[in-house]
Amino acid sequence: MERGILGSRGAVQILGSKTGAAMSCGKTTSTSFTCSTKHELNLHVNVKPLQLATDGSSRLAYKTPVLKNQWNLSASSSSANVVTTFDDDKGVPSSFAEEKIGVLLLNLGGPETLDDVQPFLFNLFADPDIIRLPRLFRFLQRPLAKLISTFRAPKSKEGYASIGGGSPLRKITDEQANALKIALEKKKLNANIYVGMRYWYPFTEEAIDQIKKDNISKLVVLPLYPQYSISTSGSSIRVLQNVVKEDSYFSGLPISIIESWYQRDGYVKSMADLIEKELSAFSNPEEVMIFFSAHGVPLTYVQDAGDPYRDQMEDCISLIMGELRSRGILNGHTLAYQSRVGPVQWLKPYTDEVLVELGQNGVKSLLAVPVSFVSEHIETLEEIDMEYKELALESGIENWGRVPALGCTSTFISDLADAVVEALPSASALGTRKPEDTDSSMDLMHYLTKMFFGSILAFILLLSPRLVSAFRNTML
Ligand SMILES: C=CC1=C(C)c2cc3[nH]c(cc4nc(cc5[nH]c(cc1n2)c(C)c5CCC(=O)O)C(CCC(=O)O)=C4C)c(C)c3C=C
Ligand SMILES: [Fe+2]
Repeated sequence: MERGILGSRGAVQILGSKTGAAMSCGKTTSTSFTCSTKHELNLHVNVKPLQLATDGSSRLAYKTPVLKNQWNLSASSSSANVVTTFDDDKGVPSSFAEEKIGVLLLNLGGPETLDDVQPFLFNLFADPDIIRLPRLFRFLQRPLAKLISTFRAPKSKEGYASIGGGSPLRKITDEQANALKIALEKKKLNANIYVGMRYWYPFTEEAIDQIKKDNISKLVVLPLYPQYSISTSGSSIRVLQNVVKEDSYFSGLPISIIESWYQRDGYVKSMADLIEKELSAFSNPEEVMIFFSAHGVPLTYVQDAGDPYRDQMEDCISLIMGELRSRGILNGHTLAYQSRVGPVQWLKPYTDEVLVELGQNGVKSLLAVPVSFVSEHIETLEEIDMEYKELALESGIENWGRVPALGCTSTFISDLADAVVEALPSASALGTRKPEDTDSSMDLMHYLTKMFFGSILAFILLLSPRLVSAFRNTML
């Protein structure tokens, strides 16, 4: 699998959640990383202040050094005066009984048929958080997306064909939405659940329209990615931000955004349950290498753009391993990154290379654990179950297992419901943001320079046959 260029984006208004116990776990094999207490001490997640308020004030999101992994919001909000009382031991504030609560689940989306593959890829590569062009060349975003999606479509189609002709993401996300609604009802919270996909139906914009039609009075936004990345949760949240700054209903709507939730006890324990269960299917469970395979991002996201994804991923693995160790499960473990695209460097180590290395180093039993996503999708069903399994077996690994994605696991869904309930009291109006983009004030010289360099780039990219064939080779 492949990936493209990159981008950066300031993060948004955030609501964090519980903390996890810190732990350390030692080096287990040549490729294992040593877990540390980093998540306890080193909270350098990059969050830019979000300027949204019309009254001239700005609202800052920051992490407090006292409460680990807890995001706080400064500044006032339209909901700041809401008094919340707790009416039962489930912790659902009684003040929400009169509210019309909405929960917006954000996800990536996937093509439902093979004919959808190229337009889906176009939407993905047209996202400035996926292919981040310098401002000067931004007008090339869509032509470039057309080019890349056209070159990549045949390979992607093969992958989707091998998993039944389309992505299962919409069906699974709808099931998760239904399960979440029921779990919230059990916690005495009646909420409308909306699904908003970034690159395919039902699009985030459609969900946002429906939220407005339903006249929701408080909204919790829950990206279905445990860890935050500019390229996933960040990109979807940006769509929402763009609506908020243009629309008076949304700019006054109290909103809570749960930016990442990998550190929640319920998620960590649910993952540990799945791993424990799959380990017990091996004839010698204690010999099995637990192999966490996370979706990668280009290295520059983390190094230059401040994406907290890698830190959160390492933190997440150390929490899951800590939970397993507390249950007496002392297996070795490894983290590697899969699904890279294009010619740039991605987060390392790469899954395929580590699998070969482990096989050569004599590891005989391996349990693959997909860790960056909570549904089955092309990269679990095709890349891990087919490509990586074959590679592992060829490299000397004899016993292969794979942990299923969390899907609708009840402990997990119940924890997501808790996260929603906990997020509600912090919902606040985001207001309207001053436009960040200064394109409108661009003068004639700037415009001409842009066109000049843009035309040269377009010429090089589109007209040089040798470059086109080099490009095709890196995309396939
Ligand atoms: C945490 C999860 C994900 C990150 C981070 C991520 C970054 C990222 N992805 C691409 C390019 C592609 N992704 C594709 C599919 C895809 N990606 C994710 C998740 C993350 N992506 C999922 C769940 C899926 C599968 C959806 C499905 O239909 O099942 C694809 C299309 C498939 C393919 O052709 O490989 C591309 C392309 C980039 C460039 C990127 C970071 C910059
Ligand atoms: Fe992806």
